[in-house]
Amino acid sequence: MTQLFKVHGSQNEFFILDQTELTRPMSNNELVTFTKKITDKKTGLLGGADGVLVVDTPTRPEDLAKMRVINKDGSEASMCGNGLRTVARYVYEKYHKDNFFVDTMNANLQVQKRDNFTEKVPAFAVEISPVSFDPHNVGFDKLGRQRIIDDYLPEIYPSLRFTSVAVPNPHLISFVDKETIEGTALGEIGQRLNDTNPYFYNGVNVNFAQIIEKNKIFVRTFERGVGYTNACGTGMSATSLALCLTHPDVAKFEEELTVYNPGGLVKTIVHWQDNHYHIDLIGNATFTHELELSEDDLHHQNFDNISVQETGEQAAYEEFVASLPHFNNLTVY
Ligand SMILES: N[C@@H](CCC[C@H](N)C(=O)O)C(=O)O
Repeated sequence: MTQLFKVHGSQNEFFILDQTELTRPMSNNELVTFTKKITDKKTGLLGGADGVLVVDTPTRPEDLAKMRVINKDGSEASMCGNGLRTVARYVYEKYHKDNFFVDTMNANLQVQKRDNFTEKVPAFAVEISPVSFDPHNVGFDKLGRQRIIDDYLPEIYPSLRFTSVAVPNPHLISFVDKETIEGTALGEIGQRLNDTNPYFYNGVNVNFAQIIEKNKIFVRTFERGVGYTNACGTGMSATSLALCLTHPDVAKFEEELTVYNPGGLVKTIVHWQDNHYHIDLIGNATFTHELELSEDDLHHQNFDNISVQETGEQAAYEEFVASLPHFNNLTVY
């Protein structure tokens, strides 16, 4: 039998599939079909998800695992911050190690077990890197700009200022007020830049951030390959970096920031070391369901005979979220 796990980080939801446990690993085509089917909100399993996290054999023998990220639409992303925390937990429970490296598409990233947020809300820290402002790495080189840091982009949305950075997946960030974060601009920009467009030709994750007070922000994200999600780990990390660069009165390098989102909160610390930026992303790694199906059914994407067991962790997570302050009228998706 094959196990799957329904998991989330700040209610950014995924299924984890460990390919290393299969006698016949899924092909790339199978992974795409499987992801589209299992994550569908209406016809997928358990209300669907935002993507599938594939645990694979690492390239470097010293890494314990490799994580691949398949977005809901079947596209593959280089990184997923919320997802990496849940994969870190999976690997921690499998190998009983609490500080190790996980291979991803572009980098080997350090992950660590941290103290639980509350009882039954386990937390992990993951490294977000490499960081680049290079137009080619973010995918905006046709915009004719060398960098986008707190700049107006009239082609995209004339009244807002943007920062754009790859961590290493691409992000576009704007600091906005409460009305704008609750409004429709984020969805409009996100849809446009993730459809065929001349500006961000690989698509881009779009983040709007509301500054609450010193060291505290709220971030809402429209994700490439998904749409609105409850949270985006790389998005909150990229936004924390943008905040340190553009609002030094609000946030500083090496200081812990609290980043609220529609699905909960994370902590971030932005570092500038040896001429490189990197970010620590600390947040929950919640396992809501354990699922079991035969390997044949997995290959045929037949979920009719799947067995599903709730872990009981979601109730604890919801209690944790209920204790958090509210800054706007956004609710969980
Ligand atoms: N939700 C993720 C990011 C997933 C990938 C993203 N949609 C992309 O295509 O870059 C996170 O928590 O970082």
